Amino acid sequence: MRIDVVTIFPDYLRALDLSLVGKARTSGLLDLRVHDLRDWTTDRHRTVDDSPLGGGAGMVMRPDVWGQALDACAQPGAHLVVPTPSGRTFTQRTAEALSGEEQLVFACGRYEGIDARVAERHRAAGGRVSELSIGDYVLNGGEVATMVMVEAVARLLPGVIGNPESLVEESHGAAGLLEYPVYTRPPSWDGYDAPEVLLSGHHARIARWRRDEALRRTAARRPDMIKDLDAAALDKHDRAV
Ligand SMILES: COC(=O)c1ccnc(N)c1
Repeated sequence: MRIDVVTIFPDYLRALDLSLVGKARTSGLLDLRVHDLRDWTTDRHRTVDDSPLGGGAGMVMRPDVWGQALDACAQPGAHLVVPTPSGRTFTQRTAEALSGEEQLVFACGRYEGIDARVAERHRAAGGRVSELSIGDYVLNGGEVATMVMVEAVARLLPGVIGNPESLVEESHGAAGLLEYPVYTRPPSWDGYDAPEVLLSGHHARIARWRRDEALRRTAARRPDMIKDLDAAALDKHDRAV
C-alpha cells in the first residue's frame, strides 16, 4: 500500500518513522511518503492560505496550491482522506476498509480548513474522498489525526503485525467487544493476585472467563456496542453474564 501525506508541517509526521509503521516502511509493506505543501506554492512567501469568501474569522487553505499538490501525489483511483472535526467518525471498520486501498492521500488541513472545491474536484475526477473525524474535539491541524489513522490502517496490512490472531480479540475487533483485562507475571504482586482461572491451564475455562470479562466491560463502558452485536453471536451463557 502507498500512503501520501501532504502537510505544512512534515516534521510532525516523523513519529511514523518509528516502531510498527517504521518497520512496515523499511520492510516495503508500506510505501509512506510525506510532502511539504509549500513545495507547490509559487510566490516568494510560499503562501498556502487566504481569507474566507463570505467573510468570517481565520484563513482558508487555497485550492490552487492543494490542487497542484494532489495532482502531483495522487495516482488514478487514489482515496483522498481529509481529517476534519466535521467528518464522519473514523472507526475500526473505517480502518479495515481503508487498509484495502491501493493508495491513500491524507490532506492535512490547518487554519479554518481546505477550500471545499479540492475534495469536490477529486470526486468529480472519479476519486473517492473521505472526510473523517477521530472524535468529537478540535485540533489545530490534521497531522495528529493523520498519524492516528495511518497507524490504525498500517497495523492491519498483512505481515505488519506478527500474530494476526491478536487482531481478532482486541477491542473493536471481529468479536465486536472491548478486550478483556490482561495480566502477566508475577501471579501475585504487591498484595494483588491475578485471577486464579488464568493460572489453571484449563483453556476452555480461560476462554470463557475472557469472554465474560469482555462482555461485562463492554456492557459497562460501551453499551452502544452491545446493541450492535449480532444476536446470534451471543450464546446462552453470554446472555446470562
Ligand atoms: C484540523 O483537524 C481537526 O481538528 C480534526 C481532525 C480529525 N478529527 C478531529 N476530531 C479533529
